[in-house]
Amino acid sequence: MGLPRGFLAVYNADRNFDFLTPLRYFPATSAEETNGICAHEDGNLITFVLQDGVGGLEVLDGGGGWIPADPVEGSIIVNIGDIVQVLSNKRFKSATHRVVRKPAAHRHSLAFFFNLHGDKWIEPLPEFAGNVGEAPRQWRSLKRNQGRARLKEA
Ligand SMILES: O=C(O)CCC(=O)C(=O)O
Ligand SMILES: [Fe+2]
Repeated sequence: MGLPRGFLAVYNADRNFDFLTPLRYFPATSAEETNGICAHEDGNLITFVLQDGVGGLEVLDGGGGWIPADPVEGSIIVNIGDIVQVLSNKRFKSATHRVVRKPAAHRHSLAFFFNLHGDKWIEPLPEFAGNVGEAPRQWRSLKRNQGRARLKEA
């Protein structure tokens, strides 16, 4: 992010709100909706995802199309969440993504959510909004537990 090394570990030193979740997606059938998880943005700082070889995770591109995040053995997907979007004054966009189930295959993934304490104060960092010539602030300040709706409307 162009910030001093270790910035996020200091900004967000409380590890009590992180969680790690194993996910299993059943095979798609012709009789039902094929979405495993519908389009969303993660409301946290950063999510790390390990996925098996089945595939199905997709990221929305600027033109409204979906780009498959095809499995690459030994890799971890790093997903930017809403809070990094606010801290960076939208220089880093919270990625819209979804999971589409595949026919005839169970998919497994492991997602680690790097989260923030609900009372943590969030606002664009001066590194992204405070300097002459920088983009004006796109978000007002808020506490984490004031929710995503406030982030969006700001
Ligand atoms: O299973 C995946 O690959 C992604 C899961 C996800 O987007 C989420 O749990 O927020
Ligand atoms: Fe997600």
